Amino acid sequence: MKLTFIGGGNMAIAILGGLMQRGYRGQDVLVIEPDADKRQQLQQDWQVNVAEPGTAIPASDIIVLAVKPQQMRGVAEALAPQIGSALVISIAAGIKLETLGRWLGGHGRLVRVMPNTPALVQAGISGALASAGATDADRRQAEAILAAIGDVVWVDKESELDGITAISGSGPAYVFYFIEALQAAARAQGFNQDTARKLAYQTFAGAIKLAMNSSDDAETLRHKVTSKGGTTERAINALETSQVRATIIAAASAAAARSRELGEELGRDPQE
Ligand SMILES: NC(=O)C1=CN([C@@H]2O[C@H](COP(=O)(O)OP(=O)(O)OC[C@H]3O[C@@H](n4cnc5c(N)ncnc54)[C@H](O)[C@@H]3O)[C@@H](O)[C@H]2O)C=CC1
Ligand SMILES: O=C(O)[C@@H]1CCC=N1
Repeated sequence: MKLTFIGGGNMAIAILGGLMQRGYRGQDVLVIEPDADKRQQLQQDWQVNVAEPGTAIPASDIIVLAVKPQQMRGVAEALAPQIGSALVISIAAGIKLETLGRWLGGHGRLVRVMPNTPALVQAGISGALASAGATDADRRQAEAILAAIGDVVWVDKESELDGITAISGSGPAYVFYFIEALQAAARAQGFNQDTARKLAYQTFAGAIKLAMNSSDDAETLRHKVTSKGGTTERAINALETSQVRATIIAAASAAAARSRELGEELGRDPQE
């Protein structure tokens, strides 16, 4: 399968890294990327083909659009005459299928995907929405790529993809934020940087492994840590007093709203 990535930034690297570890061959991949250092790194790491924007795109089975949402219109309009029979996958936050199809000159075989960076270690989760013009074979091809880098959830509404963006697309950042905070807490207890990191990382890794291997839900597992009148109860009370749970829900809601807003803002026809 010939794959072309337009944009070789953080998310493209995460997807490519996951695919390479699953045995995809660098020689079957082309990455179009303006930054010479990134092109060199991509070539060095995975022996993929690289080229600058403006280079003619060779026949591809799948073209993955991995540029920022704000760059997508220019990229899609330049790509339109060269798509051929490729399936186009966009990973951009917010950009709707209808908008993308318009920018691509009416190309109808599209899948809008929201992946996340744990794709790099094949532990990603992606949301996917196929356009009305995508065939069953297109869905299977998109699924094959996404399954190589983690789990896939198919949805049938753009709004659900905005929700997935807010939960699992942006979600790794929320988790890293919590890890940073736990590390800072360990430092405040007097531990050095190395020990603070070890305590925070292994607590996360251990709790996730326990949760994923347990028939108990997260709330039950939390209660099993929380002794009546003990230390955890005091900490959870502090979290509740500060409305941390409500804040996390509000944060995800803000992310979903931004995804919708990007879709409206960037999808507007300049003539309107
Ligand atoms: N970073 C993340 O966790 C996730 C990002 N996304 C989406 O992935 C897309 C890319 O995001 P990141 O990788 O984080 O951004 P990034 O800035 O790391 O990568 C974008 C790349 O596109 C390149 N680029 C700019 N103009 C170009 C052009 N004309 N042709 C080809 N390449 C060009 C840039 O040099 C850059 O390397 C965005 O649309 C974002 O919404 C989706 C899910 C998660
Ligand atoms: O922050 C962003 O806009 C992108 C989409 C999801 C994760 N990163």
